[in-house]
Amino acid sequence: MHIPDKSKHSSLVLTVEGVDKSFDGFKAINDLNFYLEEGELRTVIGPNGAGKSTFMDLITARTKPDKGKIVFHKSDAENIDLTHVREHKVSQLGIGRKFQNPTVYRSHTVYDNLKLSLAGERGLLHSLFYKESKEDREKIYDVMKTIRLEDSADIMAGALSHGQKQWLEIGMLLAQDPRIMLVDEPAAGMSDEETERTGELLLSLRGKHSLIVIEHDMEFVRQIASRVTVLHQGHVLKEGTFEFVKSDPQVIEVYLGRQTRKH
Ligand SMILES: Nc1ncnc2c1ncn2[C@@H]1O[C@H](COP(=O)(O)OP(=O)(O)OP(=O)(O)O)[C@@H](O)[C@H]1O
Repeated sequence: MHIPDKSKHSSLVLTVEGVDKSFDGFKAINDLNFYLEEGELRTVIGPNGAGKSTFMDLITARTKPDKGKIVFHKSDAENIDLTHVREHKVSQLGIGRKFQNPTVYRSHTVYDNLKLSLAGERGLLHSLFYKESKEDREKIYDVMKTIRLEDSADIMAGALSHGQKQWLEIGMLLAQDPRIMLVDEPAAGMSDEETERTGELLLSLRGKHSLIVIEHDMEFVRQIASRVTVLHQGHVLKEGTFEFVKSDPQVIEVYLGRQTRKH
């Protein structure tokens, strides 16, 4: 396998190069090139059907590409070709994904949800009954603080607001110390205040984690974005600062000009 020359991009954590993926002859991903720096928060936008979810599926090995490479730069010496790794192994490598709809355990407390995530592979039953160490407890409280649910440790997850459930699920990812976090439309269905808090949360994770956030809500993108990738027909149409992509005629033509409402 050809490994990208990291001396040119000394702090890359993920390289996606020349990736194609077709479904029944339809090219959902078409010669996709994408580079993520360590600690970066990248926002990915694009019209419906642009290939955003498929892109996430490819990184997490849920879907295998027809061609191209997807490399996780675990360390200078360890570059892992994710196209040859199984999905559950990808998450063990430290690449975590949060889907659009929260999937917390509704009849368990906030604390126990985080405890379950911390336990990871140990299995649900074992995880519920295992006695967490002092370090585990500190970790759980750290995460609760980060997601601003430290006062809700004993609340059943099912009783949380939609926004709080989303934060808890982000916390459940954090409990597993991911190097790369993939976050799918975190602000969907949130109030303006929750949306802003979510932005603050994601911004606070920059540096400690590398994040790819798919989002439609342009106000939210404005809040969190330093670098934005615009996907269109499975390919990177434009990439740059929020101001750059927002005023790009092609981006306006294929995406922004067609946006009539907040999704
Ligand atoms: N498993 C599949 N089988 C067939 N076609 C698929 C499959 N997954 C995705 N596609 C097609 O690939 C294209 C890209 O879909 P994808 O869901 O990745 O786009 P998206 O940018 O995430 O869209 P949205 O914003 O609507 O979620 C779409 O035309 C979709 O219908």
